[in-house]
Amino acid sequence: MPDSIKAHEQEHLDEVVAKIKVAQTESKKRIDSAEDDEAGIRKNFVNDLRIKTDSYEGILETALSVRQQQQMLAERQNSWQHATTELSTLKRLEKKAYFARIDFQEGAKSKPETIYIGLGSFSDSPDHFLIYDWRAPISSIYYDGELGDVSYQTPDGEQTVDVQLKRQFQIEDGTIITLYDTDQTVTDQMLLSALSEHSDTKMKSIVTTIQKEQNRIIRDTGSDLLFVQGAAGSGKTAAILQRVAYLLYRYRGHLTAGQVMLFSPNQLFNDYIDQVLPELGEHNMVQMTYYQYAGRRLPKIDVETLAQRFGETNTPAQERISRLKGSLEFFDAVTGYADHLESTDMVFRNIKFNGKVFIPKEKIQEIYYSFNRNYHLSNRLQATKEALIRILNRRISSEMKTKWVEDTIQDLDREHLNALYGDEPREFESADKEFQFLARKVVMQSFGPIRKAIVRARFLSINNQYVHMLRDMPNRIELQDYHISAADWQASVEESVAKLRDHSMQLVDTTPYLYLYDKMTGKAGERDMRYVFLDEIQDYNAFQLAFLKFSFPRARFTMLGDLNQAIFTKENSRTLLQELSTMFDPDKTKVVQLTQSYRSTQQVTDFTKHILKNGEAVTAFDREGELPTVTVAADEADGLQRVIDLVKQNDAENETTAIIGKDLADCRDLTEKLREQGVAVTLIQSENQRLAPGLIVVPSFLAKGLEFDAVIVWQASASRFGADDERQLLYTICSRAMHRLSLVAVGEVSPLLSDVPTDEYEMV
Ligand SMILES: Nc1ncnc2c1ncn2[C@@H]1O[C@H](COP(=O)(O)OP(=O)(O)OP(=O)(O)O)[C@@H](O)[C@H]1O
Repeated sequence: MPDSIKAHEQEHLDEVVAKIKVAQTESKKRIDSAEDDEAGIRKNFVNDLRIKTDSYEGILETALSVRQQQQMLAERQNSWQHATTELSTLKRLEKKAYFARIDFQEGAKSKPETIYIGLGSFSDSPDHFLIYDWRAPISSIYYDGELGDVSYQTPDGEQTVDVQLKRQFQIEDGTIITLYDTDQTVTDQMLLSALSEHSDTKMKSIVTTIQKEQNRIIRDTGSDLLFVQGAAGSGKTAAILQRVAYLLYRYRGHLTAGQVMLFSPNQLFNDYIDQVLPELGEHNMVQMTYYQYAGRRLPKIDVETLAQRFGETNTPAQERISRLKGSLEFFDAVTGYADHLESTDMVFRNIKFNGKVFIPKEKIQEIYYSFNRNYHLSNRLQATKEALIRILNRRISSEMKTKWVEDTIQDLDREHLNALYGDEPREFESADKEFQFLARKVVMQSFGPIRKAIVRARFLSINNQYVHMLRDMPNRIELQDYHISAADWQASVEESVAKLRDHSMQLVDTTPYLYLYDKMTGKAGERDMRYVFLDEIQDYNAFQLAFLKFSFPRARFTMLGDLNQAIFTKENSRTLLQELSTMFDPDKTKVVQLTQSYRSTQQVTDFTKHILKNGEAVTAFDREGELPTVTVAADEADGLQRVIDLVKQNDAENETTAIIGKDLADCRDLTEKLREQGVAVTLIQSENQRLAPGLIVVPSFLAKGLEFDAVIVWQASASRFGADDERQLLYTICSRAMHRLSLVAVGEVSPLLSDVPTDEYEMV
């Protein structure tokens, strides 16, 4: 590239930056004036108020005046907020105004145009854009096409333009470091330099190097279900985060970050990605793990944790039962069971008062089933509550005559009496009237908990109902189809009952339990949520997905996963896909496959993909690195020493290292021994812990979605990874490495490595 072009571009950049600075000054002025105005309004709030309380009109006028002042304050705050956001965008643009330039022509007759693309848009007059936001419709041609005719979507339909130049920039602090012209989508050169950076405890945005396939995910607006199958490190997570930023831009004014929800695999992952959207000038969406989502709704029950689930050793019969409970057929069966409660079998509890039955369950049942047949569960419940409140109100008068009320009133001290009188006038026609007044108050107060119990539907019994449903299931499902015997089912029901008594629950029961509860109480889901993202979909079961669809009835779903990394569901994840396809309208379902892995070097990707037997396609990105190493240590002490040597070597070369062990026990043991040897290390034990800089030890099931410069697999031995169904787990662990992968086995090395060609790793 001739120097004259660079000089010319630098000149253009300088002009743009100068205008950005002018705009910054303007925007600061607006912030100051909004602040002054606001302070002024607050100061004069009382002076400017017209307080008149002597007549109804006067009170109304005062209220209006307060309202006007509040409105003025809100307007100033709005304009303050707007100017502050604008200023922070301008500050970002000042340093790195744009990263690409496109020259194109809309038709043979129209004038050629030049646009620059950056992290936000910037114009010096209403229609004169100096920088286009990367999410603007026209910016799509930067990611999508090569030179020549390229189409892009606009709100009015498809447009085609003839692209004549694509230029990419690397700009730092207002200076162009490099620039290249390209005829490719996004040059390998730029991507390579982005990927060669070191890992961080925070993920970064990929806006300047989004790939064509990723762009399809980011800009999809038509699908109810967007399903992405992507190899490890193919940028699924990166793509959805930019997708959220895109949607917030595209639907600005109609969509807020609070209407977008991401279900992520663990809390560490939430921590890892929480800077990407703020970096793009957007608020973070709602982020939760499924466990948190379910657990939040069951505060009195200990829901099984990830570590417990991972450590579960189930008998084959329990496995089959878990498979059934996670299926779509089970979801349909629960729906059917809930529907039949409209006519029979709802379980009720007595409403009690002072330890005695106040409204017996038989009475409640009679009321509940007395309504017209076309009453569904929700209006049936509502009508029952109303009827029970009426009974309660009628009982007030009779209760007022009871002895305990009289005794209570006689024993009242001054303080309690005052509280009962409240602000009401204390003049009564007679002592009897006064007694009536107090008696009513006393009774209503003591009936408070009953009222609450009615309103909160405590007369229903979700635990008993759930157990009743489990017992009824053999009438609704052919257990033989799942190779489950009646005795096995019976045993599993007893196990669930025992757990419920103990206030605990397996994860596999949680969702059917919540679903049944929602059906019983007529909950219709959160209608406000518009986009729901599920990462690591292979670890969900079909029941959970159907439940989420039910819980967010107006949301569009984006589901991302990698069947190769199904560490919990293993082979079942394939049936999940089939079940998923029946849940959404096929015309509104889009499937995108990402096969290129960006995270790791070619050597690491090639090695890891050979661990899989019939894995989904994975293509390595052409980035050179060293071969993975496999170390076989004679005993644990020797293995520990090898690990320490590897850590030292990584430290010397500034590679952040994660040591990944199979389970928590192995990780604890290793951490202790490393500390005894003076190695500083953080052990990650639970999904709620924070990611720390420096050396970490993390169990496999918490490493999902994360990445590190260097990974040391601890105990890549036959004793830990012996069975064929551990392949996906070993693959998931190894694919966390960006540049360097070292496996340390004690004793015999895992047989799962036997298919890896010997020239793809080094024995050391
Ligand atoms: N277009 C891109 N430009 C630059 N970096 C990219 C791009 N796509 C992905 N990456 C980088 O590749 C790495 C892997 O991406 P990401 O974590 O999104 O993959 P993933 O598919 O979610 O992986 P996994 O399923 O293994 O968790 C990240 O460091 C990400 O920043």
